[in-house]
Amino acid sequence: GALTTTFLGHQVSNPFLNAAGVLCRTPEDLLQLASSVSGSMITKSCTVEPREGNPEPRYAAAPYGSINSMGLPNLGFEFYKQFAVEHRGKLLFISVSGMSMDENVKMAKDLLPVAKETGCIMELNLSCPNVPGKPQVGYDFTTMREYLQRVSSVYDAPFGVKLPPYFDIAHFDQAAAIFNEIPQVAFLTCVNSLGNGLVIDVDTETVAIKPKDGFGGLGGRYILPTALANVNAFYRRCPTKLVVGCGGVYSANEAFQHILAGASLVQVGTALHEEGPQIFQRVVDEFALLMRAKGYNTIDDFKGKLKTL
Ligand SMILES: C=Cc1c(C(=O)O)[nH]c(=O)[nH]c1=O
Repeated sequence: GALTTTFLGHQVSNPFLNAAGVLCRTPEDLLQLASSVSGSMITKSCTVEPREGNPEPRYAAAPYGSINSMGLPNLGFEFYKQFAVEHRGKLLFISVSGMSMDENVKMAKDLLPVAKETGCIMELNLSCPNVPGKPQVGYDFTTMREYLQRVSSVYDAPFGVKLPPYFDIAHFDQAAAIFNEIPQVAFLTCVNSLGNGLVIDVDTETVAIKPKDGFGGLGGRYILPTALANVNAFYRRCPTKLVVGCGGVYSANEAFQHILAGASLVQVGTALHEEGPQIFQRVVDEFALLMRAKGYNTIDDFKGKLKTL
């Protein structure tokens, strides 16, 4: 169909998938994704040991999106690795978010044979904003370079990096320079939630979520322009890498913006959490109409073709 595209040699029926963390932690979640219309899917960021995560409420819908401080709840690396071994069908990404460099290296080393065997793809998450006491690696360029050098020295297959949003041109330049040094980094997923926002309820005069005094990562309509800027900044700076867009996608309209900005695949987070997996059928149908209305036959007809003035 018109939405068919390829990603690192894998053909997908459409460019849409879930954002890591949304509807992908449990076997039931993963079954819903696998049986949805999404072209591919990604698992909840995992750590070696299973984690309960932060106290609830730890996710809240907000006027223009969502706020979360989940705290990396997950069933543990072995569960997601086994899921990858048994999974058949759509392209599968495995999100890895260890609590230390050693933990990421261990998981990458263990995942490699499964990636080679099954074709699943690792997305290394360097941007979790919600583990108290753990600063985001994505905002520490020295540490990020070391993580990527260590992981790429044990993982000789293409992998991606899930990035926080950057807000300074110098930071786009510095981060891109690191990625361009590491050939195994095949794609960049821009962006993770905007870290440490605060949503306040005027009636109750209270924050929306329990962990971290209400501080959490923002998603949804709040973050679309920032997500688009990060997609385009790295699309321009890393011509040998692919970019996956994430942030503010509710319909074909925002997905089209991400692809114009340079995204090869488009992840859906907040809107998926709010609407459920049937969102993928809606967005696919809308996207086909949008492409037809504009006279495009394939994604490559307009990917990265954003015009400047
Ligand atoms: C992996 C932890 C993450 C979480 C979390 O589990 O709190 N929330 C996000 O918005 N992004 C993350 O990367």
